Amino acid sequence: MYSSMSRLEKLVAVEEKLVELSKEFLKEEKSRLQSLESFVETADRQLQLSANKSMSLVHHPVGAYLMVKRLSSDWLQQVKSVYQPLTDYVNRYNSEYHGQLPTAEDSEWSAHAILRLQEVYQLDIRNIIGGQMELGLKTNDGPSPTTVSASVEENALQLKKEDIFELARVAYRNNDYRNAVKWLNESLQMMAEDEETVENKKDGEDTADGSGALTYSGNDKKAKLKFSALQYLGYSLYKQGDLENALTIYKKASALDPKHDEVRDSIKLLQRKIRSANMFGNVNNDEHPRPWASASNAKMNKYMALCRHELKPRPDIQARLKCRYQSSGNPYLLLGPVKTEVLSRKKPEITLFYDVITDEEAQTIKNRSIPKMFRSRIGNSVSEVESHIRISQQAWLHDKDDEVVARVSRRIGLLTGLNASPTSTELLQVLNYGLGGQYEPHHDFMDAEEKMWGTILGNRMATFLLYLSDVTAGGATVFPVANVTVPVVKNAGLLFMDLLRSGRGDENSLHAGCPVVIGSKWVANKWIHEGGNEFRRKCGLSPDE
Ligand SMILES: O=C(O)CCC(=O)C(=O)O
Ligand SMILES: [Fe+2]
Repeated sequence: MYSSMSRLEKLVAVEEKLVELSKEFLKEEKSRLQSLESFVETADRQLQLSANKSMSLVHHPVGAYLMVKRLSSDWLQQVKSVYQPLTDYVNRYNSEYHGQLPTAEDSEWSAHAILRLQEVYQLDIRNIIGGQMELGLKTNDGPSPTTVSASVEENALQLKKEDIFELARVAYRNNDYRNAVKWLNESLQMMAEDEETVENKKDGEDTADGSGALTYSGNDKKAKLKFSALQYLGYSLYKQGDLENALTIYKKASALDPKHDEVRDSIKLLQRKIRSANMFGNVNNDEHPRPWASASNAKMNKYMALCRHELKPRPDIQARLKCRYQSSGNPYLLLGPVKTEVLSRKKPEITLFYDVITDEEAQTIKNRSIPKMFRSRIGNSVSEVESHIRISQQAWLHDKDDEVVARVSRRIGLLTGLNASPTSTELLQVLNYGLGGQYEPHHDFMDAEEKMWGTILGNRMATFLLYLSDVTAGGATVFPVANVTVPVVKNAGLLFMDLLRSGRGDENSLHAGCPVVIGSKWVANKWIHEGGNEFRRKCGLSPDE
């Protein structure tokens, strides 16, 4: 068969091709294995954090974000065709527990949580990137700031530049240009630092093996990323009304790709606008609404400042505040008076009762709720929506669900001096806040036309909010009109009046649950209604009383 040399010579080319293809395959396979290896190492290292009793991976927003992102997309990409048992496992998991693995939407919600935490607590973006959520929270009792920090093992929870760009893109996609600008700037800054490192490496070492140098395709990808970042930034600045800076950024983008029509058009448009629009004056970032917030900027600013413990009640209100052991003339409470702190005496009356439940009772209530939890929605029953305003899961517990629930209801009756029996109250509403979970400023009372209460008569008159957990940072309950910040104190109960004595809703009862920075916040609401309490809290004679 191979009697002729010329046929044998052809075979050399065949084998050469096989070697060439195999080399390519090996190179690709090696780099794929390397990427899987570093991916697995990172995940493994982060999972170790959960073994540490003091903080679980998912109680840290960056940790939770990274894990949700990995499970919603990265793992699926990594395991594709790499190793059959992994693919089988993921497929089986997805079909057997359908809906349990996070989705792309979950990943986007987690990104929002990080953006919101940064904004509300004015966290240093570089600290977030490093996984260090330092909070310089001022306490209520002095000027010295106490720093709450949740530092984790060095470098364990770092955000990579792709993550930063993704966060910026989430903000951008949701018209949150204020945050988009911040995160895009950070993203570009990191890209620049990266370029510098590569430049230095190039200068210093022989990169013939390709280890230090960028491959052409790598370079190309980076240039594209930088171009998109500049484009997004230019547009975000433009939407914020910062025309001059938008123009500078678009010019930088144009330098990278001079033929890009859209960018060239944007430059022309901006130049025209700048010529004719000096009337815009200075840009005030604070005039732009926050698309994630329901309330006006002024209200949101107040809410956020209270979450940061930056505001105090008016001095005249503060002077009248008291701490005492309360027995309310009640024989049960005389035996064991409850440590009570009055946080506001009037409009609304706000009182914090310490140690009103035990750790075991709190645990029982949580355990009973877990199987009943569903995502909290807001609005009326016809058009309820999931929203950024209230990010939590909730369950309703009946007094009959557990002796503990009934016992706690009775205790609330004793502490408040109000009728807290099932005919005068709603079921116990248990809430567990999710990543960055919050409840924006709202009233608990309902407008007359808003809701019918079934057999419970009258409006919500008082809220008794039980804290079933501690949190490491964030999550305070705040009252933006009364200027009160109540930190989460496990086993304490917060009582405030929702209605004036006249029966009108008290606008000053406006309150909110601040975003949780680190930890898992559990609370339970007991709403006490007017019906059955006519003689316990008497009507006032004037509508404003
Ligand atoms: O979680 C909080 O601190 C407040 C909760 C609240 O206001 C509510 O559920 O109505
Ligand atoms: Fe509320």
